Amino acid sequence: MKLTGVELRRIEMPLVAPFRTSFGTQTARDILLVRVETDEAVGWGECGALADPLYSPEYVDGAADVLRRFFVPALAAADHLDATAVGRVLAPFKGHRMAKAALEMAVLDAELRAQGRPLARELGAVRDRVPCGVSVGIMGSVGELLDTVGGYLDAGYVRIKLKIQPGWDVEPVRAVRERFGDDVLLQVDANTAYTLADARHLARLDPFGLLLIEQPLDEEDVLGHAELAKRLATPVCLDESIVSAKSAADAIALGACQVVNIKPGRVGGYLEARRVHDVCAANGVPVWCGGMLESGLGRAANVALAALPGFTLPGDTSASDRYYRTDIIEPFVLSGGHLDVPAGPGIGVDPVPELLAEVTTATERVAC
Ligand SMILES: CSCC[C@@H](NC(=O)CCC(=O)O)C(=O)O
Ligand SMILES: [Mg+2]
Repeated sequence: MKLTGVELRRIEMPLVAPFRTSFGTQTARDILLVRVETDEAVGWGECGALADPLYSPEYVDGAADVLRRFFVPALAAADHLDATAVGRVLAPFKGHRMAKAALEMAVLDAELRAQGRPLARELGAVRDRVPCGVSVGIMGSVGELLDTVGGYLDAGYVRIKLKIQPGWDVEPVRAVRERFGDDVLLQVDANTAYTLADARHLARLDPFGLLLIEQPLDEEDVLGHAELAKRLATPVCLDESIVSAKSAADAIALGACQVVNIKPGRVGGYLEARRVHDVCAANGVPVWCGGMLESGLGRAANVALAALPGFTLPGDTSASDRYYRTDIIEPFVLSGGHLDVPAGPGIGVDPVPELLAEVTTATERVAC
């Protein structure tokens, strides 16, 4: 393939309700899309970076800048273009994994569309539908939380994840258990809000039979997670700490995690996400697919990834309407607690032009 053009597009997607985590509250998503044009096909990528560098060091304006000034020109100068070339060409640049992932996703989508191959098959999917969990934000009251959780369970979600932070952890978990019983698959996500000094407090979650506690400590505190894991009965899952297959192998070897949340953007792309999956599978560590409130484009690729054999836990691959009144693609609709894996070439979905236009706030072509 030859790169003939790249478009960076920003879309503003209002959320159906505020989504509060330990690091802030989202009311809309400012998403960067990458559209790659080649001599054989067009491909779409989505960057998971948030507007502010609060989940990770990346933020959407920075991702657009590094793509515009460094990544797209480097790729345009390459003498061979395919998805594996993207990682190789961008390797000299440090960090910016979500920006790299968006460009790789677009090239991978174009390459697979040209070949007529679905992404799921390319990655090694073994399922044609995946069970879906849902991430529930911090709420103003336990009553509001219980109403929200009840609504998601009625909708068919097979797993509930509660965002927690100091002052909002044991009580909401206890309330959900008391209201909905011990059989509901339940986990929590702290987004690095605790320290090892909170170990005794976090052990108060152990009686509730949680699937896991996600990223309780700072993303760089791998040894702290290993020490915490010794003091908790609840399995420790890492998210922000896992930025590559190598970091996953190291964290597992140190006993820092018993479960891994795989987010393709956080690790630099879907090809690296498969390598993280493979490392975890080789170590008997279950994985699940995390989310960054993606539009239907990123959601489609995540659902394909979630169909790989090692994804044995429901992911944050919720239906489109969990976050958006209107998606930019034909929406993903939950059926029996599952989403169907797209079967078309590439990511298997396309933006609906008029819906995309409605949410577009900026487009720019990057010289190739
Ligand atoms: C705005 S919070 C994004 C990161 C967060 N993501 C979720 O909680 C799931 C979001 C989703 O369902 O896409 C996580 O740390 O796992
Ligand atoms: Mg998380």
